[in-house]
Amino acid sequence: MTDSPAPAERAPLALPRRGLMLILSSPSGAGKTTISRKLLEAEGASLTMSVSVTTRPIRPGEVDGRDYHFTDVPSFRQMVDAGAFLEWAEVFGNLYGTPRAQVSAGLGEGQDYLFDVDWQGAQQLAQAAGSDVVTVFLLPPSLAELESRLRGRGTDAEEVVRGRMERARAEMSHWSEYDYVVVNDVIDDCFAKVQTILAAERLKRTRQTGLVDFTRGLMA
Ligand SMILES: Nc1ncnc2c1ncn2[C@@H]1O[C@H](COP(=O)(O)OP(=O)(O)OP(=O)(O)O)[C@@H](O)[C@H]1O
Ligand SMILES: Nc1nc2c(ncn2[C@@H]2O[C@H](COP(=O)(O)O)[C@@H](O)[C@H]2O)c(=O)[nH]1
Repeated sequence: MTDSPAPAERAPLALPRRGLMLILSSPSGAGKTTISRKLLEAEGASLTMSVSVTTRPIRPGEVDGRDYHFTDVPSFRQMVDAGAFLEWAEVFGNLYGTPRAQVSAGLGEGQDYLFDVDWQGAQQLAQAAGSDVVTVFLLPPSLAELESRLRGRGTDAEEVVRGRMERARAEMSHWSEYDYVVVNDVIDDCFAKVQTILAAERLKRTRQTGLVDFTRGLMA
């Protein structure tokens, strides 16, 4: 006879691990925001969205502090000078930056972070945070579908949509710099693939900081 509880009654064993920084990039309109929202809903508190600061005008339906921290150019420049950003870049004529404060403390405690940034942001974050960073590039199934998604979103003026389509090829030319590339054709398929990437990356031996003590105990 044993006193150990049956597996169904036991809390699952969770070894300590280091958090990671999951970065999603794509041409504008390919679906980063859509996939991010689904991931955040599915993962709950274990995944925190990094909310960027931007000088771009707020879109209908967006909420200041949830979608972005909206600001003006002088305030953004002051934040740059104060070293407030992990990375920042000009994208489509507006300034975007990733606040430093949100991320640093949590990684050591196993908190994961999600970033929706362009290729410049992905490069800078990879340089700053090395192996904590996991990069995923989303491709649209076709350029026609990309344009239809940008128009269908109904949030941008015609000239903005045209500008973003003109930039799409340049954005996509960076696909080979990413760890993973996923075509966002059917939303649920794409979401499942990105969630699988997150699950596998969490299990990477080098992130599982509790393994040394655990295996030592097993082998004692
Ligand atoms: N797989 C899909 N099939 C059909 N429509 C999609 C799919 N993924 C996203 N969409 C739609 O396409 C539009 C653009 O998506 P989304 O805003 O997520 O793109 P984005 O990459 O975040 O764009 P941006 O870089 O401009 O912020 C939205 O209206 C969204 O509902
Ligand atoms: N380098 C960074 N790029 C960012 C950041 N936040 C968003 N972005 C990218 O900007 C474009 C346009 O976004 P939109 O919301 O105005 O359509 C898109 O590619 C985002 O990924 C950031 O902090 N740094």
